Amino acid sequence: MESRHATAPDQLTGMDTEQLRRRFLVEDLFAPGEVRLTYSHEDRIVVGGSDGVTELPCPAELRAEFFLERRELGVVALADAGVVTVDGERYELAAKEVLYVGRGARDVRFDGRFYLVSTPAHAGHPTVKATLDDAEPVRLGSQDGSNDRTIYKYIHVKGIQSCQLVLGVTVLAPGSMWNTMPCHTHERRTEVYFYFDLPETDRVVHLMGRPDATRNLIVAPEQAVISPSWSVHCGFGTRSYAFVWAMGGENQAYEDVEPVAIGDLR
Ligand SMILES: O=C(O)C(=O)C[C@H](O)C(=O)CO
Ligand SMILES: [Zn+2]
Repeated sequence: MESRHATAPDQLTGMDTEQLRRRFLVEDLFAPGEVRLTYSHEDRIVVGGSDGVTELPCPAELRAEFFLERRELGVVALADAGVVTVDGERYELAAKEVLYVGRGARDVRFDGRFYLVSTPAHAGHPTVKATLDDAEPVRLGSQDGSNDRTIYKYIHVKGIQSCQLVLGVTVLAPGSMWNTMPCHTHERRTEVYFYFDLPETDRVVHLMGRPDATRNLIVAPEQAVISPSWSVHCGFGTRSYAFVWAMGGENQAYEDVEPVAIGDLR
């Protein structure tokens, strides 16, 4: 498992492109027959990818008997006909469907292509599968603003119950390129965006950093960006796309954000 240390905002000053990418961009999430994991010290979020027939390992860094001994897990299917088996119980997932796996599950196996997000957990919640319809879609933005998009909230206060993980999928309408604009920070949570559903040759230009000192990361499909609590997180694609957003931290209140006016961005 790769490990990333937490970053203070003043450390961004003077970082070159490679340094920024090494800190905040998670590039190699997938390898055939493997579960690849990256541990961020920002709210101790672990992100990962699973491709093919695999099982969830328990990296030595967790000092645990099994991965979910003190953690919970969100699993997002990236292709149809995925199967996740949790302690012998089989869950079939279509693309963009989600499985929440609660603390205490010992044996988690995958068959398919999945994005994984895990946060520390203090209690066990039931393992639950949800479809796009279960996620109560909310349409936001406009064609005019090139940000017509649908937000599917899966794991949140009024949806699948968890200890701290909050997770959803946002799908941009064809012709819409901007996500999360106007943007925000949320001092009480870390967030990770994982971009997918865009062709291999396309990219998302992701903006991060303090609102008055933004930086950009050029993100390829199926890569993730870690946003510390002080960082904006938004972007525009060279084509429409979808992304998984996932948060961990002090609270689970989706609305608890510091909005940033477009005119205040630098
Ligand atoms: O398109 C959007 O706007 C989002 O999906 C925003 C994320 O849900 C988010 O940043 C939550 O804090
Ligand atoms: Zn956010």
